[in-house]
Amino acid sequence: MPVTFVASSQLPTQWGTFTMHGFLEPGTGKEHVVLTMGDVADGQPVLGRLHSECLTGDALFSLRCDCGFQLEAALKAIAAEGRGALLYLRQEGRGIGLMNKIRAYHLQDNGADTVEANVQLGFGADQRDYAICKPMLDHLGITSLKLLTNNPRKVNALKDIGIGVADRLPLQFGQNPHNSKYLATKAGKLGHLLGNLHQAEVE
Ligand SMILES: Nc1nc2c(ncn2[C@@H]2O[C@H](COP(=O)(O)OP(=O)(O)OP(=O)(O)O)[C@@H](O)[C@H]2O)c(=O)[nH]1
Ligand SMILES: [Zn+2]
Repeated sequence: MPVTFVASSQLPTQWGTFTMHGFLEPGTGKEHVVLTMGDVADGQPVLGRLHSECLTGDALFSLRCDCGFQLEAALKAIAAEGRGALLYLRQEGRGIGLMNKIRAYHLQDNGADTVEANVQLGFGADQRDYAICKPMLDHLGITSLKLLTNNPRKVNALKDIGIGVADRLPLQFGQNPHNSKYLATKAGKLGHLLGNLHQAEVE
């Protein structure tokens, strides 16, 4: 899957200053972003996160999911370690896009769970493809990750594209009454490893 590196710049945040790398996927026009901190090209496993875009959670403070809380926790964890990479992947709605995610939310408002809603709309439960990560990681010199995720499919997908996964670090944040069914469905139908849903496992 071709991806073109465009430019890098500094990105100061409340947790520290990251370097922001922009990548363009010419086939789709999607613009992906990677935030790095420290030397990630030294061959040692890099604390990393593959974060799938969620406009509602990441930017609009939604409590329907856990995405915004995970995004903040991952950036904090990378800043605390002083080294790491967060790939912000434009895979809104597990790959179905924002408008279809809103359609899915409408079905969920009427009782469907997150998987049933996707299926009712004619989509797979999860349409994400992580092959897009390979050229970005190659560009950055990252060969192995300590991956912040509860999703074992991300671990397998990285291994499939030749990226080592030295460790999987749980990232459980943001449980609330509005996302309890969503989290239960992730654990029950999508294979996410969600142990104690109340426990924050990354300091
Ligand atoms: N189709 C659909 N997508 C959703 C829904 N809720 C969140 N998403 C999208 O799901 C993606 C995040 O995936 P999750 O299943 O929450 O988590 P994950 O990325 O698989 O796993 P973690 O690495 O543990 O966060 C984002 O792209 C969200 O926009 C929903 O109800 N329907
Ligand atoms: Zn979300």
